[in-house]
Amino acid sequence: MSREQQAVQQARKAFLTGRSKPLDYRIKQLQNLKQFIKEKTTDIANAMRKDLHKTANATQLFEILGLEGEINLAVSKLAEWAAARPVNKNLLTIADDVYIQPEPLGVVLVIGAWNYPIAVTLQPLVGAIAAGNAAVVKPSEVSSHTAKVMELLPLYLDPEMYKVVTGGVPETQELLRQRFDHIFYTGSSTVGKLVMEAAARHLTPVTLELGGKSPCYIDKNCDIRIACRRITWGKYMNCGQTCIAPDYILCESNIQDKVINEIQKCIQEFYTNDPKSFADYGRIINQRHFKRIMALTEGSTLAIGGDSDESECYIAPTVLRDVTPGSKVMQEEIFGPILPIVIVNGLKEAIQFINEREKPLALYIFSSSKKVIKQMISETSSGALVANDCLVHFTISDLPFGGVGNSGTGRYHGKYSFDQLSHLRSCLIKKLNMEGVNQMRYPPHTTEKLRWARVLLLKQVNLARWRQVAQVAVIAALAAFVVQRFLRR
Ligand SMILES: NC(=O)c1ccc[n+]([C@@H]2O[C@H](COP(=O)([O-])OP(=O)(O)OC[C@H]3O[C@@H](n4cnc5c(N)ncnc54)[C@H](O)[C@@H]3O)[C@@H](O)[C@H]2O)c1
Ligand SMILES: CCCCCCC=O
Repeated sequence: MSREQQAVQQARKAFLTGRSKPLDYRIKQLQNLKQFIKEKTTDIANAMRKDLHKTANATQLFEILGLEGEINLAVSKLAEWAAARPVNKNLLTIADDVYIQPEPLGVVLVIGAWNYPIAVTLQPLVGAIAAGNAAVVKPSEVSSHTAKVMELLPLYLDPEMYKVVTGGVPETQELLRQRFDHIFYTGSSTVGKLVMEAAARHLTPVTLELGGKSPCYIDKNCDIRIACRRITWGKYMNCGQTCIAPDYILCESNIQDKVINEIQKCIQEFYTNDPKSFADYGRIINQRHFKRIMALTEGSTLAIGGDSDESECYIAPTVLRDVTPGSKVMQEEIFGPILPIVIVNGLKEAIQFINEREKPLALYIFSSSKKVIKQMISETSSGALVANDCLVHFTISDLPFGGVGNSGTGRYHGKYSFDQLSHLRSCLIKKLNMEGVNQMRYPPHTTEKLRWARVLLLKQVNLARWRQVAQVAVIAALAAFVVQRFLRR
């Protein structure tokens, strides 16, 4: 039996004991996960530095804080999320208990990516634990140092319930041959298709957190200086290796020079004149990606940057101008520090450009006009839309994070993670009395019974309204009583 098969079997055996169901068990595991990130802070920081040239503070800021927030939220809200959720009833079921009971799915496979290896691997795990599942975690082999640290997770969590399997493509493929109750995958759309195909063999549901090209439209009616500060930050953070980084800019030709000029100033301010020596400027994860990104620039006109050093996987913050839709850089997600500017003739053309392509994970618009922002919202589709900023939607646990179409399926963060990894079971508990009411549904199906069924089934019962009506009735009765007594005097 393979190591992967064993891990899944052990996790399933542990799940079937039922011990992951009580809420205090789940809370304990979540607290232990927090303990892991606390005690292993230095190991994680060192690993991130080796994998992606991230500083300890950047790791805290962009990976650990969010994870900690998600754990804290799950711990504080778990009782509420896991509780039965009463629903509206019809007149036929008015006397019954009708509610949704979230229940664990079983064994969840979490496959992580390498760019924010802690956040995109352990945040789904928070959801899996909170929802009462067992889990097999597969960190990305590409961020190998961070994967090594995640191997220590079972020292903190229930080691039978939560397994970590490391390895590369063959190991992931072997895992995908096993039967899971849910697969939560983060990575490219290409591999996402393979994951979905493997899952289909077992009819296993999937969450696919994928990528793609996230457009960024700069309206001429906007503070271009401020827009460029926020875009520069969102694009070059983690060396452009962010799933929701603005992939390319769309703007009118008469503001292109100003945009380039402002981005140039921001690059200097954020990363100095020598980003290569600057601690807070990252590196491309490996040489394969370095070569891929450098090849994307071929045939386009350089406006800023362009320096590179393969031996260090360094690519300078780069901007390309007057990029044509047919150019190489516009054919795939860049996932690196190259920012193409594509000229469009106003909002309408920008919307058309976006709609002619795959639905993006994020769509950014910079404009001072609410009307323009509203039009972009109503005439396009994307996983998320952010106006006048970049990336920050990722930090809000109450916003579902995920793609649409080619950028993914499913969502997570906060309660969405809990719901995504739960089965929302419909429950209806009827008593064995009041059989007369049911007469109407038993044969023979007469016209009179049908008339009753129409009333009882189609009439929506708004219990809150009924309560209001009852209150009004009580007040009216009281008033009548008072008036009567008054009149009698
Ligand atoms: N939506 C999100 O939350 C999110 C977050 C991070 C990254 N991403 C996207 O991920 C992509 C980058 O990640 P990546 O795909 O390079 O990461 P990756 O190469 O680390 O792959 C992700 C996972 O898939 C597995 N894998 C790779 N090839 C496989 C194969 N042939 N069969 C089975 N499993 C395989 C890997 O082992 C890894 O665990 C980008 O497109 C980015 O936008 C999305
Ligand atoms: C602000 C942190 C962004 C993390 C995005 C994860 C996907 O790559």
